[in-house]
Amino acid sequence: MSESTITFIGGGNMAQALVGGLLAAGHPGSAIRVADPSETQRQQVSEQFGVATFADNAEAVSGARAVVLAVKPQVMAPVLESIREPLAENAVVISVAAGITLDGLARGLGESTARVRAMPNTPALYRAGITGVVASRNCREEDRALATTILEAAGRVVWINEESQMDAVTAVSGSGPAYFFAFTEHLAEAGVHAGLPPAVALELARQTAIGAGVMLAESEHEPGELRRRVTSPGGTTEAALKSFAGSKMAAMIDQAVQAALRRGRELGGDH
Ligand SMILES: NC(=O)C1=CN([C@@H]2O[C@H](COP(=O)(O)OP(=O)(O)OC[C@H]3O[C@@H](n4cnc5c(N)ncnc54)[C@H](OP(=O)(O)O)[C@@H]3O)[C@@H](O)[C@H]2O)C=CC1
Ligand SMILES: O=C(O)[C@@H]1CCC=N1
Repeated sequence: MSESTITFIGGGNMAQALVGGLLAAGHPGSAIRVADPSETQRQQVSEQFGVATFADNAEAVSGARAVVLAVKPQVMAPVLESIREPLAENAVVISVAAGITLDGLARGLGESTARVRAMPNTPALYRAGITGVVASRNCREEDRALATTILEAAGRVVWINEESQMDAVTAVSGSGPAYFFAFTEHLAEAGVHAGLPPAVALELARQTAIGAGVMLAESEHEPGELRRRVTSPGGTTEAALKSFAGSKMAAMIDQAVQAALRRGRELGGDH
């Protein structure tokens, strides 16, 4: 991987997932910087990853080839203001903030800045993430290649042609890990209700989620076929799946994704 300096603005969950992925992929820690206003956060990042940390965004972006904006959408406006002047002319700015559009970034940074809007997810920490990406028209091939390289350190990258689809990407894969974690929590709770000790129920639920994930990754079959192979006619799985259908599970998931989609649009519209 190239040794271009990469600066992260915001040193929270997402930045740490991406920094962890970059280091695991062999990007030198000496070429990674993290800016965060919280001293506690800076200390944690520096201890965990051994990268340089900064209290001042302007100082952190100076000379950086790529700047990753990993702050909440709500603080994006002042963050853009803080980096506009010191940003290097050849810098590509990559935002991972939900709902912040390429136009929104241009309003804060100027139209001439190369901009990438990306939506990763937290499995990035284990290089098992997936990131949807779209770029401004003025992004050069080498900017796109650099963004791909940075984001591939966190897992797979899917380039999206229509920016309007990014809120859907956010609702499916950006937020998606939380849906599977919530399902695992509820399965463990149901195991306790069914008579298991809590620790056993959690271990069964967690390892089942992991095993199902490995099958999704490794098997040549679609999820529907994998489901059918567990479901013996007239058996226990069929009874559970019928109960899911009776509770309108598909509609429930669709509504949840629509709620995330709407919230993504609201967050983008706020800025
Ligand atoms: N978490 C996830 O799964 C995903 C998150 N995202 C997006 O990533 C972005 C970051 O989310 P996440 O990492 O979870 O959030 P976190 O709150 O964990 O991290 C954001 C960090 O930015 C810091 N910060 C606040 N203001 C500034 C500032 N002016 N300059 C520099 N840093 C600042 C915050 O400090 P303090 O806490 O002191 O305010 C915090 O440490 C969001 O926009 C979210 O939409 C995208 C995909 C997945
Ligand atoms: O919940 C959020 O808004 C962010 C975006 C996707 C995952 N976390």
